[in-house]
Amino acid sequence: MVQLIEPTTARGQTVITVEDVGVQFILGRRNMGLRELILRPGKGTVPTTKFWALRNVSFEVNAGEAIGVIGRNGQGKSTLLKLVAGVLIPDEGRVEVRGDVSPLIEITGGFVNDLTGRENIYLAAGLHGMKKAEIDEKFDEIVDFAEVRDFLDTPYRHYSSGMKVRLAFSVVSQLDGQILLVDEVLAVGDKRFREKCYNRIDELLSVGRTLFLVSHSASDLQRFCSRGLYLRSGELRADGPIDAVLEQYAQEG
Ligand SMILES: Nc1ncnc2c1ncn2[C@@H]1O[C@H](COP(=O)(O)OP(=O)(O)OP(=O)(O)O)[C@@H](O)[C@H]1O
Repeated sequence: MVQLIEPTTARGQTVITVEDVGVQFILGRRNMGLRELILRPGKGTVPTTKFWALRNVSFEVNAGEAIGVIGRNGQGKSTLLKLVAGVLIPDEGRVEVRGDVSPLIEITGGFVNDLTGRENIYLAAGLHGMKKAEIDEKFDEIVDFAEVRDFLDTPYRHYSSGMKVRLAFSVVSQLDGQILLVDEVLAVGDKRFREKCYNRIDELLSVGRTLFLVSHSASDLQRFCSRGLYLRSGELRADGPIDAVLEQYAQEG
């Protein structure tokens, strides 16, 4: 088994600062297709109704903390993880992240349908900053953990959704980032594989990695996280011990 690298940031040091952050989106933009854009009456005018997916959000995270992000659908959880991953820039406020981030936030993030599983491992790990020699060294472990050896030369587009998650988790969990982001994607995998991922997360936490976990499962959140962030309508409603935050969510959610 490849040795897990301990993060350079000591436990207890601040690794993430989120200060008065706001993210604004254009309403409905996500679902608007080309056809709709072309056929719209009053063409040329794109709707400009904006809304805040996150607003006035502030918190700090110390190295080694495991944080559960809680909230109903569409309340800003993924948006928050994208800010920490650096794939989204806030419209207001400041996000400061010290240390590399290993993001598992979208199953297919960094994976290309037309490439094989093997090629995708090199591509995705490379995009996350792993050198070729390092990928060569970790390749077998990535493949075995994901249990995709028989499909290494199959195009990624033919992978089942469970296989896609297995491969993505396997690659991301081999990265040396101080901060691990796991968005609901694990829910797609089967129970046995989920258990394997959970053991892996335990190992990463035990060497001092910092975890952000988005989940709708109270038991998963309680298993890993000591602290909860509860988002409602883009607002940080609660930040505290996971049990108290889950209780507040159960009452208000
Ligand atoms: N790129 C985008 N453009 C426009 N709106 C967006 C975009 N990304 C997210 N949104 C909207 O922002 C809001 C927050 O989305 P987000 O994905 O952060 O929610 P979530 O809490 O992760 O939800 P879920 O539990 O369903 O994954 C939603 O209303 C969503 O539709």
